[in-house]
Amino acid sequence: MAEPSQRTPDRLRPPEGLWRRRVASFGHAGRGVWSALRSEVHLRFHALATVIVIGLGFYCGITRLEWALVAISVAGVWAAELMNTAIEALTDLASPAYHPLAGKAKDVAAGAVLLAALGALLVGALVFVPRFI
Ligand SMILES: Nc1ncnc2c1ncn2[C@@H]1O[C@H](COP(=O)(O)OP(=O)(O)OP(=O)(O)O)[C@@H](O)[C@H]1O
Repeated sequence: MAEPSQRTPDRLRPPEGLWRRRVASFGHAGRGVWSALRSEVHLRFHALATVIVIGLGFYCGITRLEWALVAISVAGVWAAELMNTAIEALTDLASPAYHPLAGKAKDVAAGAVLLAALGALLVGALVFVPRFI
């Protein structure tokens, strides 16, 4: 039998029933986004950028296809930043001391965020710049 400290806390134990488990999964995911938002300055910057882009979209009256491109780009940046945060946390847990592989994991995760952000910047430029010139 597991030591008390190793047992799953009650609030994390999966509830009975398929639907209850699905709803609980949404709760865990929401808690993850919220906790990352509180700890990561970059994510708060993305939140602000997302609000500005949505406002610009309405202001410029962009088309449905453009909304789809903007939505994919914004979601891509959020997903990459959340994965980066998760990898940073796991890396700090697994290797608090310096290790080249820990550095590589963090650098590669940061690279994913950079690529997603560059893609979003390109989409934003292609969609919005022509409307202002
Ligand atoms: N345990 C480690 N071993 C080796 N290199 C590390 C380690 N921790 C961090 N690094 C190096 O330092 C860089 C910065 O790491 P850090 O944890 O400060 O993330 P960050 O880029 O500041 O991210 P954020 O600002 O989102 O917290 C990493 O990209 C990596 O190159």
